[in-house]
Amino acid sequence: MANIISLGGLQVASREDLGKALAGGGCASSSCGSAEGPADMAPETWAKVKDHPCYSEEAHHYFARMHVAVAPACNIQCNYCNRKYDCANESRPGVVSERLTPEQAARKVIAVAAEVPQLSVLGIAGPGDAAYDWRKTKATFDLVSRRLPDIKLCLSSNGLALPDHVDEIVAMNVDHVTLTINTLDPEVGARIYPWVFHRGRRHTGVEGATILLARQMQSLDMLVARGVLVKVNSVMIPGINDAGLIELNRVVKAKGAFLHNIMPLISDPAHGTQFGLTGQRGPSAAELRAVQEACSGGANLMKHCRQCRADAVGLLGEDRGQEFTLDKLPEVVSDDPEKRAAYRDWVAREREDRRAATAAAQVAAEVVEAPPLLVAVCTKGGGRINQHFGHATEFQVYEVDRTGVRFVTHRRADNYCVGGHGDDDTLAEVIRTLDGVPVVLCARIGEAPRAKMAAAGIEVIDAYAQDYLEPAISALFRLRNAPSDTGALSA
Ligand SMILES: C[S@@+](CC[C@H](N)C(=O)[O-])C[C@H]1O[C@@H](n2cnc3c(N)ncnc32)[C@H](O)[C@@H]1O
Ligand code: SF4
Ligand code: SF4
Repeated sequence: MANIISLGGLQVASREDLGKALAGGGCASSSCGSAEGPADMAPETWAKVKDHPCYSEEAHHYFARMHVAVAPACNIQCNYCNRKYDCANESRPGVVSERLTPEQAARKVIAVAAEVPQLSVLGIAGPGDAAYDWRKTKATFDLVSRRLPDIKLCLSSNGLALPDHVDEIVAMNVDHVTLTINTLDPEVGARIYPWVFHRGRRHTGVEGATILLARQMQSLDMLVARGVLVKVNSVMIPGINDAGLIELNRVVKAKGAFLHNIMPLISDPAHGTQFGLTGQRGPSAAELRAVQEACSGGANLMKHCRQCRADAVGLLGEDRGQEFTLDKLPEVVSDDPEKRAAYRDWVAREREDRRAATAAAQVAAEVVEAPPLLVAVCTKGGGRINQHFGHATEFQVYEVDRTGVRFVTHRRADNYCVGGHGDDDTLAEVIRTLDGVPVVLCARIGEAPRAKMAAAGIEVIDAYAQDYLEPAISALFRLRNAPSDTGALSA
């Protein structure tokens, strides 16, 4: 009997077909082998990050994470955080629809793993602090690692309680930890943290911020010394901590942080946070980019963070959390590791193929003398241009020049097609979102929206449908700048 792999509503006959069905394309090369990491990364580090969607930009095209909201308690107050606010439609940190016990969380992870073969990481990012609410974090990890040993475990903390748990973290094979560090200056810290609770006492102002900073540095040192990959999150708060972020980047790199994720403050009076109520604004995209550029040469920057909810499920940028609420889970859950193994085999081959195509396109683009070009792409994963313009809820923006194709950022927009009918207001929003980006690559677009986008100065091209992102962007750059450019599109 044929080994049928079933995936949600989809049934496929082989591992190869599974990969194609998931990513909307296939591996063209028959000579694919296992993909090696980037030239500047040690093989053991690559082995840790290659399937982690947050630690590798490349991996985020293929792999999904899920957060389980088991850790509601927190030992500090940040002026930007209000965990009581709950909205199923809103995607931002600290927000959850339902809090789970460790047992419920484990049931949910097994159910998701059986349905979503892209799943590679389970993270605990609150809604409070995973290291402070340690008993629940540990119980969840113990249950999940027993049933799903191939799923990586990951946690997120403000660092205050973390030094007390480093031995257990290492013993549980947690090799990715995120520490939020917003400033190296306790005076600045006092403007972000009204209080911190440590060793049974509440500390306020500069005293509290000093204790927090010392514990954050201790956490970073201890984790790095034990070989755990550390990502440092910093929330950029204009006028408060922005001036210190470049120095913070330099220091965390010197201490061995693997990645630095400078994220924009999300602040809205409706969220009920202190900063929301005082009118503290978040940075503009240009302000964030300027700080990120000023940090080049320091710790590697994460630019593809989606600032997920504490119960997010799926590829970054999609949230399938509502498909897996407790009331929708079966009483008895069972895993299907074969699906994940099949998917990972396919990804290894697909990556190899994509890299070869990218390298070939790059050689051809090297001779093009032209200013950098920004290109937005519509993708639903797999590193390909495989999404209809009207279905895109976000655009991934790349910059291309003769030195290569680089991911710059993502820009969110409500999808244009609502129930099959284009919506002019949403199209106007998409045009605003794509400000400064002259070209969009997508799998398809209707003539009417294409004309409206063109009238706004944005060319939308579907000639590269299903192609890999980087070779397509590179080919476009070459074509637009070729002296004999006839306007015809071809790779
Ligand atoms: C909800 S926290 C949970 C983990 C842990 N308590 C911490 O703070 O690192 C996850 C991340 O979201 C960030 N965050 C929370 N509220 C935010 C906001 N309003 N704007 C931007 N980032 C925010 C935190 O700084 C942290 O990096
Ligand atoms: S440490 Fe994390 S959970 Fe606690 S208040 Fe700050 S952002 Fe919220
Ligand atoms: S919030 Fe950022 S780092 Fe955390 S899971 Fe989402 S994308 Fe990854």
